[in-house]
Amino acid sequence: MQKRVHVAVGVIINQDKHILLAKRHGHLHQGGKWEFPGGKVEANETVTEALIRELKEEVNLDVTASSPFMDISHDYPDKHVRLDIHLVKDFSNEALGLENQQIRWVPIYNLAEFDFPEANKPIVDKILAELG
Ligand SMILES: Nc1nc2c([nH]c(=O)n2[C@@H]2O[C@H](COP(=O)(O)OP(=O)(O)OP(=O)(O)O)[C@@H](O)[C@H]2O)c(=O)[nH]1
Ligand SMILES: [Mg+2]
Repeated sequence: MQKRVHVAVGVIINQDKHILLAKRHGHLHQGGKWEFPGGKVEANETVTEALIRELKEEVNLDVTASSPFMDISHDYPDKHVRLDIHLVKDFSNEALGLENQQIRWVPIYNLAEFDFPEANKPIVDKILAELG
């Protein structure tokens, strides 16, 4: 059976309406692509707990509130992912690439220029339609 992963993903938006992107390291699954920060939900945690933990570990942000944005299931040739995407408007601290990954705050109208994993297309479309 294919590997299945449940992932907590943050669409993090600041007061300038810029969205935080991080570049996946080349050796990872979907390496070299830009992503919304996040990571796997562990067995003993809720999606919200995973989101808070991952955004601290990866980009140094302290999330104070989030709301469900969309849920995507996608089959890659080697992996099935379920992306549990949350909108994050309330956070503190400065964004840093704590895993030595590149990070960028990107204006919504520039999002379409970035190369994302295939599963992300509907996320970008929904951001452009609803937050742009
Ligand atoms: N974080 C994140 N993962 C995504 C996105 N789109 C997408 O297809 N994925 C896929 O979802 C999975 C997320 O796993 P991850 O590598 O971020 O997990 P993690 O942070 O827990 O990493 P680790 O297992 O190396 O500790 C990967 O297979 C990745 O390719 C996205 O926008 N953000
Ligand atoms: Mg991750």
